[in-house]
Amino acid sequence: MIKEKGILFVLSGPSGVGKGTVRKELFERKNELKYSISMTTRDKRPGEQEGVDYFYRTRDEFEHLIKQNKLLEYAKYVNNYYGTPKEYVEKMIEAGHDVFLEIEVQGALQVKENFPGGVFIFLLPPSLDELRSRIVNRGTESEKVVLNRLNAAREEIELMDAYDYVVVNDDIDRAVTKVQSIIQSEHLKRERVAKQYKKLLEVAER
Ligand SMILES: Nc1ncnc2c1ncn2[C@@H]1O[C@H](COP(=O)(O)OP(=O)(O)OP(=O)(O)O)[C@@H](O)[C@H]1O
Ligand SMILES: Nc1nc2c(ncn2[C@@H]2O[C@H](COP(=O)(O)O)[C@@H](O)[C@H]2O)c(=O)[nH]1
Repeated sequence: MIKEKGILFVLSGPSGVGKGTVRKELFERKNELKYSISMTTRDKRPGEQEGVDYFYRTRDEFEHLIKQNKLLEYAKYVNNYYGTPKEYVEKMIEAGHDVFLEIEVQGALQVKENFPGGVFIFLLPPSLDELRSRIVNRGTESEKVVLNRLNAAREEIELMDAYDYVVVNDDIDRAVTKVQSIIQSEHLKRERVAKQYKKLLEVAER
């Protein structure tokens, strides 16, 4: 009997599109997903906690982890490093758990190279004006950082064709329900493939 591995789901998209909001709402709803907590060198925002929102590391510590090949992917995003600890993801997938990553676009494309069996979901804003309002109204970034993130967003949106699914985040509830449907349909797809594979093995053994 072959042990079923978990599925890696990657939610990505430009800053301010609502990835964190969609992920939090998804995890409020019943699910079996394991969330991979990222590492970053950026400063903690008010209310954020070590080991809940991120693992906060110095630049030297982060660069040491890169050298030791401890990250599944990493990216320098608007002057800070962000990365996914490799060991947690690999252990969970091997143990049959689905893992959920919420990361920016450069990192998601690296995961796609290293983990082609993953499922890649791009969250798209209804418009660039709406994206700007969301980042500005969130009030967590300086004017300069907002501009840098919006410039990055234009380039990131051009890469959405590399993803398996595109979900427009016009309404949070609707976007989360779409992500849930994607997760469900990927499971059904894999169950179907596993059944077909089992049948083929039975025929081959006759
Ligand atoms: N569908 C939506 N409609 C209106 N506002 C939204 C929607 N989704 C998210 N927001 C708001 O947009 C802002 C940015 O959302 P959020 O922080 O989740 O984005 P993000 O993609 O995780 O950003 P970052 O990549 O910078 O961490 C928040 O203030 C959030 O409340
Ligand atoms: N490539 C990665 N990107 C990540 C990771 N964790 C978070 N992120 C993304 O970075 C930006 C900025 O995040 P913020 O918390 O400073 O607003 C955002 O798009 C996150 O999704 C990661 O491990 N790897």
